[in-house]
Amino acid sequence: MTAPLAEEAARLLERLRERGPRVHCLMNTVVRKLVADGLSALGAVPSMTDAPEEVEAFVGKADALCVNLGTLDAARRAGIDRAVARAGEARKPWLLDPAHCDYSPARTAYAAGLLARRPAVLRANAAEFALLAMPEDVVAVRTGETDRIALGAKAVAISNGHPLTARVTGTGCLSGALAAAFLALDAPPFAAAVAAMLALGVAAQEAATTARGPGSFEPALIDALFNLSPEDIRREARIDHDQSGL
Ligand SMILES: Nc1ncnc2c1ncn2[C@@H]1O[C@H](COP(=O)(O)OP(=O)(O)O)[C@@H](O)[C@H]1O
Ligand SMILES: Cc1ncsc1CCOP(=O)(O)O
Ligand SMILES: [Mg+2]
Repeated sequence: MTAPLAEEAARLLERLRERGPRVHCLMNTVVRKLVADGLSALGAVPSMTDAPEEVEAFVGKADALCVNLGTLDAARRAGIDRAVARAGEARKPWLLDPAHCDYSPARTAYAAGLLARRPAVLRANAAEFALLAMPEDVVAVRTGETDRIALGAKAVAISNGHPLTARVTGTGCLSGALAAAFLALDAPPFAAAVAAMLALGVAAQEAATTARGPGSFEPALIDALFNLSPEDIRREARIDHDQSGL
């Protein structure tokens, strides 16, 4: 039965709205605004500084960390390394999005090294996911037309969403950041990932009812995240056990 998972997601959305968790994002430079707006619209509080000399203080103030590799340079790598270390010391959950690790062997290797430091969740698209060996104890989220979430033998497939989501740059990054927002509630990582994919998928369906293309879909998606209710998740969730494996 998957109905309990949808119910858990609906309750996590209620809790997120009550608590307004802080999420520190080491986000690529392309999509910061969309990701910050999406987190705020849902009810979380984003911060995005990645300067190595400041990042530990920001992680210390946050309830969870989202590490996205979409744009990297030496300073950003130094910031990521310090942020992940601080999250480990402070026992704050963190999520890894190995964005574009399929474009460069150096980035693939860096992503594998970060995965060995055990984020609670890895969120990747299919091409990125195919290059990484998943540790058994890390929740795997592979997005696409169907979002698949797995932890060891436990796996579900979520078929909410709308194809326009894939035509707006940054929605994958946003899906990871939303999962970090649910992780920030101290939710079990599998439940946090399910809640995030349902929230974004159901919001995308609503946004698509008024959008005329990707340009108007983007603000409609932010509005839909703001207006999303726990009841919307209970009613719309399309979630199945996944036998196919990731
Ligand atoms: N064909 C599709 N139909 C519906 N939703 C999709 C489709 N492709 C991707 N998505 C959604 O778009 C978002 C980004 O996913 P994806 O394209 O896999 O990541 P990325 O942007 O990192 O490449 C996710 O929320 C995913 O569910
Ligand atoms: C286009 C681009 N280039 C480097 S990071 C980035 C954004 C990727 O965002 P997403 O994978 O969420 O579409
Ligand atoms: Mg991506």
